[in-house]
Amino acid sequence: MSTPTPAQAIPERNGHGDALARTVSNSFSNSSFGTQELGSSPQASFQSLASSHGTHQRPSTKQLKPFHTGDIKVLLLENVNKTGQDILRKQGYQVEAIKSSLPEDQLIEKIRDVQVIGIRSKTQLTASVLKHAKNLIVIGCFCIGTNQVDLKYAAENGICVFNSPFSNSRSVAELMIGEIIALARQFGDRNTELHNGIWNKVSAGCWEVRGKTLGIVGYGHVGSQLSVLAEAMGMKVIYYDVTNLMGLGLSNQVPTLDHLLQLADFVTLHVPEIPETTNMMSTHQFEQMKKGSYLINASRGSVVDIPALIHASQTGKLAGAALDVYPNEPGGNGAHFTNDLNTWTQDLRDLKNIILTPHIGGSTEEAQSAIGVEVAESLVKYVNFGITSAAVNMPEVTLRSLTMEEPNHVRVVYIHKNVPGVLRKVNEILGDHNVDKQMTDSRGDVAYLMADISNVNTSEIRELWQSLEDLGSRIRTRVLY
Ligand SMILES: NC(=O)c1ccc[n+]([C@@H]2O[C@H](COP(=O)([O-])OP(=O)(O)OC[C@H]3O[C@@H](n4cnc5c(N)ncnc54)[C@H](O)[C@@H]3O)[C@@H](O)[C@H]2O)c1
Ligand SMILES: O=C(O)[C@H](O)COP(=O)(O)O
Repeated sequence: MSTPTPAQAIPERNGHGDALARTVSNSFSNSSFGTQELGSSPQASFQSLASSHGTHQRPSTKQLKPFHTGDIKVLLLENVNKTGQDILRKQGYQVEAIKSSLPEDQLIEKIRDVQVIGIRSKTQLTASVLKHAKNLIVIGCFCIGTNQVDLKYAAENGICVFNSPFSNSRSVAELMIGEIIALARQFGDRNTELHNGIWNKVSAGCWEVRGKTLGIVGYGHVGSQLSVLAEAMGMKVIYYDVTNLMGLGLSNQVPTLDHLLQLADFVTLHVPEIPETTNMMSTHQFEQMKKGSYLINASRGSVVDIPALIHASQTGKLAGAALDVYPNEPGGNGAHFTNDLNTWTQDLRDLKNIILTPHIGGSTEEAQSAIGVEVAESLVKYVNFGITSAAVNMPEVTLRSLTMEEPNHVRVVYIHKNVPGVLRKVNEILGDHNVDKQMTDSRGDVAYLMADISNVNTSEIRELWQSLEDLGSRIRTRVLY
């Protein structure tokens, strides 16, 4: 059971403490508890989420503003876009934004204190890091991949995780088109040569892409976008995916990865980092590829066995390759890409017609701006209203937000172990009050309940919170508004 400490109590709300009668506290170990008084200063107590950042479909009635948002501490790493920072700052949260990732010891020090963390693909939020994050309620991955977060540990500890599932897909697909042509025409090498003062005009081994076969591995958001663009350039598209998917345009699914490798002139990888995709491209797979074909990896570094790729390049099996991702990547800009990171780095750098890019597949103004908005809005909806829509590790639960017409309500969020009998006990506690609406759902071992109850006074809220906290099934209790 957790007990709120005075240091964690919120003394007043929104700078209008005189309007506040109810006890408020927030952000203590594995629990959040925020309430507000709805009496003399309605303007202080209500705020439209719409007015705060202007991009949602807005309800016409103003929504109730929950607790003192100024107490929410947010740590943003890896240069999260300004669009996202602005949305979070407009809520009144305390936002610290750092351009790079942090070494693990510094990350642990920082993460102890915050309720919200925003990261991109570099920061590893493992169980051993998250166990120090006693106040953390939510993680925002300002990217597509969520492999860098221990999603299960997070859910089991009441930490909700959000990402942006497709805001950078188009940017990756466009980079792939650029790289397919760059490899076919060897213009990476020609460019380097001329920068070094060497004129080397060649046509041998340089090709048009029209009529060539593109093999896409992983036909999801990125793969399917690429499929459309490649066909527009006159390429024949085949794809391999563990799921049976409808091909866009004239593209066709093939039954196995080996089939794809035997047929394709260009192979691009767009699978997630999961155990099944580790070294998915290794010695056997390179042997299956056509002589003089090309490989592009823009998925995750773990998907390609790089020493096997180096061998395939040195023997001429591959005519070229483009890599955007690596098993170990530097923490920030300016770092050196050397054997200190990966033992084979120098061998890779020495190869001809190998394009190396620093994980820039999703790095466009358009993508980063859209991701900033999408993830920050998910964080605000979760922090302020408990809404988990589009969460990647929790059940998706939503209730419409309370409005000015519904004073003296509280919203109860109860994250609990998914074991028999919990709902009966929770409803025994809530049943003493007027439950206006309620929703519950489970995902694996974790369940999420949200209920709006009306006509509640301060002492009842504390009792309610304490009763829920005392249940053995509790993971986290939050009382909002
Ligand atoms: N380089 C970058 O900057 C960048 C940008 C965006 C995404 N990515 C990476 O690309 C990956 C793909 O992105 P997405 O948005 O297309 O993901 P997605 O989830 O939409 O699609 C992934 C596809 O891979 C398939 N798949 C899963 N396991 C497979 C397997 N073993 N064999 C074949 N297919 C398999 C899935 O069924 C799915 O269709 C992401 O997981 C991320 O790691 C990298
Ligand atoms: O998962 C992703 O979206 C990509 O790998 C891009 O990651 P980044 O935001 O760290 O560039």
